[in-house]
Parts: sequence; C-alpha cells; structure tokens
Amino acid sequence: MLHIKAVTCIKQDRCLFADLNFSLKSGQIMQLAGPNGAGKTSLLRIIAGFAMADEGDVLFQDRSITKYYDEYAQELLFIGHKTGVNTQLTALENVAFWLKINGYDSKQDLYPILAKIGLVGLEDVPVRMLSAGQQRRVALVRLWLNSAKLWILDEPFTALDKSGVAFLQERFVEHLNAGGAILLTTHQDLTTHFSDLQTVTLEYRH
Ligand SMILES: Nc1ncnc2c1ncn2[C@@H]1O[C@H](COP(=O)(O)OP(=O)(O)OP(=O)(O)O)[C@@H](O)[C@H]1O
Repeated sequence: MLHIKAVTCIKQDRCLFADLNFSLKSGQIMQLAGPNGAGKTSLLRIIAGFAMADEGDVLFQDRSITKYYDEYAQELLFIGHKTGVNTQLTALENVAFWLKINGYDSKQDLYPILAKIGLVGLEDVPVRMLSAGQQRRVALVRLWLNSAKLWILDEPFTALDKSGVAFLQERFVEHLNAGGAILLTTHQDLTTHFSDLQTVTLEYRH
C-alpha cells in the first residue's frame, strides 16, 4: 500500500534521517520509534504529504503522492500530535464540522458515537472545558467515521486512560481486519496487543 523510497530529511542543517526505505501493507500496523527530536513527526508529515522530503519519494499504491495528492488524500486519515480540534466549539460541532469538510454526512446522529467513545453528557460542552483525555477522544471520534485506508497517527494515546487505550486498540484491530493500514508514533508498548507489529526506529543523529 505504502512505500517509503530513499527518503531524506534535513532540518536546520541537521540530517534527521537519510535514505530511509520501508513499506506498509494492507492489514499491517507499524510503529515509528525513536528518542525525542529524532524526526518521527517530521517523517509522518512527509508521508502525509504536508512537507517535502529533501530527497526520495513516497508512493501510495505505486503512485507518487506528490503527483496524485488528491486521490491520496481521500485514502488518508491523519491525526496529529495537536489534535486539530477547535476548543471554542462543542464536541458535536467539531465532529460535524470535520465530517462536512471531508465530504461525509454531517447530518447523521452523532450522539451514539460520542457516547461510545465516552463523551456522554459532554456532547454540547465547549471543548475547552473538557479534560485533555476527553479532548483527545473528540479528535479520535474521526476513527469511527472515516473510510480512509491509511491512518497516520502521531501519539494517538496521549492523555487517554486505560479504558481509552484499550478501546482505541480494539478500533485499530477492526481497521486492520478490514484491510486498512496504520502508521503511528507512540510510547505505548503495542507488542502485546499486536503480535505482528512492525517497527521502524529513528536514531537521534547529531
Ligand atoms: N518547523 C520546523 N523548523 C525547524 N526545525 C524543526 C521544525 N520542526 C521540527 N524541527 C526540528 O526537527 C527535529 C525533529 O523534530 P520532530 O518533531 O520530527 O521529532 P520527534 O522525533 O517527533 O520528536 P518527539 O518525540 O519529541 O515528538 C527537532 O530537532 C526539531 O527541532
């Protein structure tokens, strides 16, 4: 599904990674590991097409994402370290807005899905009044409402409690079983839940 071909990234005269190669297939989950500052987020942003690699290319279904970005964008769900949630809006408004700008049905009844993700009673509260973990849950609702094949998630477990982590892992399993793929960064140990977890480790380069 996804091929990273000889990708190099240089930031502020520091080479974060060079000639990086790996692939991700349908049904696979891959964890990007490495110390703070190694370049994990930079790599995710290149793979999502938000930043250009200094060298190399990213292919999705054998086509360069830069040449076919619109098609790629339809198959991609990216949730960054910053959640992209508008804290002035309510949980419900945030999700409806996200559905609308992504071409999904924004008029559907969202109360059941918000309840499922642990936000019952908080649907109409401005997000700024929610806890960090509840705000993360508002962002993660998108994982239940999209039809993208490739999920790129930067630290999705941040601020979630144990039940939130377990719930998210269950959703990952459903996505993988449906033929999707997941590329993520996390400090969570995923090996017990995903025995076939792939790992790419970025070393900190001086
Ligand atoms: N927009 C930017 N402009 C200049 N340098 C940047 C920019 N974004 C990141 N960097 C630098 O690139 C390096 C890698 O940052 P990045 O966020 O990719 O690391 P990371 O592995 O995701 O770190 P963490 O585990 O702390 O999230 C850091 O040294 C950072 O200072």
